[in-house]
Amino acid sequence: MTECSSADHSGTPEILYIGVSTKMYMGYRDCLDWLARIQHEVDSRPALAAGRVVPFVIPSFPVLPAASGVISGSPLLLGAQNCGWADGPWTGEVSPSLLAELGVSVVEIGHAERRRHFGEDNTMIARKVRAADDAGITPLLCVGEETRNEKSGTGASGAAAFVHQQIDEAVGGDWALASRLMIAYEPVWAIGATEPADAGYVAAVVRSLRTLLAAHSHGAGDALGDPPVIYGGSAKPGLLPALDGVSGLFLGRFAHDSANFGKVLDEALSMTALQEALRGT
Ligand SMILES: O=C(CO)COP(=O)(O)O
Repeated sequence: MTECSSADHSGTPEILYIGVSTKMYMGYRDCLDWLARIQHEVDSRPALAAGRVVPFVIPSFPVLPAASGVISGSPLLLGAQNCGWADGPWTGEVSPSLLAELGVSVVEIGHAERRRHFGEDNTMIARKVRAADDAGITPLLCVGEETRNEKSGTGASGAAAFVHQQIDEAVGGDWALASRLMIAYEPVWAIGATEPADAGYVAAVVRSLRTLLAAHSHGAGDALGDPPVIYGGSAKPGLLPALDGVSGLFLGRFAHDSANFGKVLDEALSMTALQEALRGT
């Protein structure tokens, strides 16, 4: 999933992605009711049809077939929270090919909660990334440093180097594959917190990460686009406009209230409209 260009005069990337994972917070009925409210937020913003702001929802596996029907024909993309890496004798896993059949176009891989509670390591994550890509699904690779160090001098560049290493291992050094990812930068310490990471810090990490990623595209003769990098971790309305150069938000708890999702969509639409006005397009 490649951005058309990294940033322009205003610093806003060409396309902004606004997504939400329900994790395991909602039951089946509750999730479908919530999804109908999210769908309403999307339907009531016809400007989304232009495709400069791309919304996506990631419910639990059992909700996916019904969700696929609910959002059909709308700009809302459907995602899954995890995937296996092969068809066959893998009890309890769900293959990317099955997810693709259900209309899933994005799959989270390597979320901090899966790394921490389910022992997902970089080898497993690399297999999942490859399998999802082979099935035509965009891997939403979740990366982020474990501990809070934004105040130290090397905080942002150190975090970017760590995240770059996570991405390198997830794609096995295949930077063409990396250009087809969406990256969710989620500092582990900011997930489930009361407030997101400091906006200036996030912007600095993403800027530094983009520089590291750009070195690979240049090595390939500029043939590769940079993947979008969105931010997650206690994200809420008011944050995105402060995140210069970041490609969107990955929301959690604060989008359980669908009105907040709508507010963030409005912020993203305003940012892309401002960018167009600045460019005179
Ligand atoms: O992990 C997240 C999104 O995947 C963020 O969750 P919270 O916004 O609830 O911290």
